[in-house]
Amino acid sequence: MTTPSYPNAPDVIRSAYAQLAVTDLGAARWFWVDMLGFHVQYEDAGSLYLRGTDELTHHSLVLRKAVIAALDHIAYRVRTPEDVDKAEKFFRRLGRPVKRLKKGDGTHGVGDAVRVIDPLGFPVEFFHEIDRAERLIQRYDLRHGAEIARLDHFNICTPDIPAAYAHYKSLGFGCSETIEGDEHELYAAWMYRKQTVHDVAFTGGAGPRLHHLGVATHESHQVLRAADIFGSLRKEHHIERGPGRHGVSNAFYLYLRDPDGHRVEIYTSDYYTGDPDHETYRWNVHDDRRRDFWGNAVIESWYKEATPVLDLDGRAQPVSDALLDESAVQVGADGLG
Ligand SMILES: O=S(=O)(O)c1ccc(O)c(O)c1
Ligand SMILES: [Ca+2]
Ligand SMILES: [Fe+2]
Repeated sequence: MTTPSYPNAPDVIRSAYAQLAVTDLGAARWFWVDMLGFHVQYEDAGSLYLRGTDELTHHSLVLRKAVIAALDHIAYRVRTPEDVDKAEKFFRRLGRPVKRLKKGDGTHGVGDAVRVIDPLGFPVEFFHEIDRAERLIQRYDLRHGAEIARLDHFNICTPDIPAAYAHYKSLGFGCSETIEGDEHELYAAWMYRKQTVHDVAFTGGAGPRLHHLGVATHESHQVLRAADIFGSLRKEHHIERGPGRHGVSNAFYLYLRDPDGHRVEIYTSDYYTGDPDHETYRWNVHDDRRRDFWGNAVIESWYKEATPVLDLDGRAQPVSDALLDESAVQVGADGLG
């Protein structure tokens, strides 16, 4: 193991789970379990704990019944229990709000953890200990709906992309791809710890808000089948953007909105980024293949709508407007601005 270039940063392994507040748990169960194919690992009166077919830890998505739809927190798994301590020190040193949660105080199935409001205003948890779950990888009999395999990434709306890039760089994240202006002003970035295109990506916009959760399937036919099933059930209004092929990441994608408007991307077939000298691939904001490789338009709602985030006391956080607005950049296919 090479010596980490960010010695004070916790050793983040991957984007691990998100906790969403939803207003109707039954409707959310229909969307995330029946339609997307998540498995219910645990449920209680007010919450559902879900995981994809490939996932061996307790959950990658928690849905909590609440009065308003919001993001409770995103969570990264760190390599050792000591990295939870390092995360606490890292954010205390930044003067950020920090809450230490002993096993049993926080999310069911998760052990000792620390929750912070990061410099971008997001509620973020760092944990190591999480309960194991039964291996479902070859339980083809239990696969259903879009057959989601695993959580792949978080996409966050934030007004200052360079600040977001700097923060995640200081946490030891690599940068796989960017969208830049003619003077290299940064419009968007994709950053990773696991050896794929991203664990987190930044969409320029009023923030802090959650733009979407990216969940992975193994095959593009599962992405297409999901779109067909929504169509068959006359639930096509849940389809927001796609199916299509991304320029950035090269993934095949479909964006959906859940009953509360939370955005989820079904995503498959990006690429390996694990070599130490992996280079960032840079797109120009005027290249209308960047977001859809076939040049199909990015609709307005995709740029403008996102989920509010809560603070550590469960209050919705105020947002500030974007410094750069990609949707205002007149690009042929988008036809926006
Ligand atoms: O639309 S983009 O090609 O920029 C894109 C690439 C990867 C993603 O996960 C995403 O949400 C969006
Ligand atoms: Ca639609
Ligand atoms: Fe995404």
